[in-house]
Amino acid sequence: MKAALLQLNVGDDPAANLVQTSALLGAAVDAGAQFVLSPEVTNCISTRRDRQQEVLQDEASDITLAGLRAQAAARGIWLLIGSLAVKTDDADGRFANRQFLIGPDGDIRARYDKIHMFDVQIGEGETYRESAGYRPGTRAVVADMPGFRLGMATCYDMRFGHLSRALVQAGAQVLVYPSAFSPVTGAAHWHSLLRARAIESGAWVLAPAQTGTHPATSGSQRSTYGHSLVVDPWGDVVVDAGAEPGFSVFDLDISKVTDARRRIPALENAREFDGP
Ligand SMILES: O=C(O)CNC(=O)[C@H](CS)NC(=O)CCC(=O)C(=O)O
Repeated sequence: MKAALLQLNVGDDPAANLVQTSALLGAAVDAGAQFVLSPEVTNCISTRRDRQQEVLQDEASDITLAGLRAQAAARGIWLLIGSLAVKTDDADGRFANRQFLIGPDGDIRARYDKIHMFDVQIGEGETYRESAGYRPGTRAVVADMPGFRLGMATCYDMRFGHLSRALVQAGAQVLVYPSAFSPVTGAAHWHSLLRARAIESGAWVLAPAQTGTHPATSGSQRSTYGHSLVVDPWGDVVVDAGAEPGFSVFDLDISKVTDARRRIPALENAREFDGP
């Protein structure tokens, strides 16, 4: 199956972001992609909670979800929306950071709410507290596509190897990590973490990413690392999209999962143990 990662530079205006995403999606499909993946928070990046409250909706009214579902149906493709920030019934008014798998009929086939919240102090004044704005998910999700099973995880989730292990033990052959990674931690950890997840799992790792300095009509601008990555089940980097927005088409060959797991049967060799 031919697949494509979209690398986006979204701002805090969902309508403008949808125009950007739609154009790249169309170009990727024209280039032959039957499965397209977009990054974390495809609908909006903002450092301001009040701006998010103003421009974002719940799932039923989200313009990005409606627009992209219609395009998936019109073009007959599978679409993984890396995530949307959507309003929930959370008592504290927090959003969900929710992935959607859309089928070629435009129907929602699976949803996943990001489990691990990026609550960190990287240093030099750079602090993130994702759990202030987002309600974490509590359930790991796999979903079936034609010929393979997808394991869904988002961005910071890639640092928690027991989540990817649970997904591959549930049959996942393709792990997705749509992201909006910080530039500092991206330079330090991005490639190593994603290659490790692919190698220890014998699985494809697909990580569409946000990139660059994100335009903001209000509040401070945020920057992300880019470098959307495809790692094959042996750990080789097949796509590194660099810093510019765009799309990258690649061949998602599931037989490579079987090959990698035959050479290193780590899933079969795994053992239960006592202690420490
Ligand atoms: O804030 C939003 O609107 C959406 N959420 C994100 O962009 C999240 C939390 S700030 N980003 C990450 O998890 C980056 C993780 C990362 O950079 C690392 O693990 O090093």
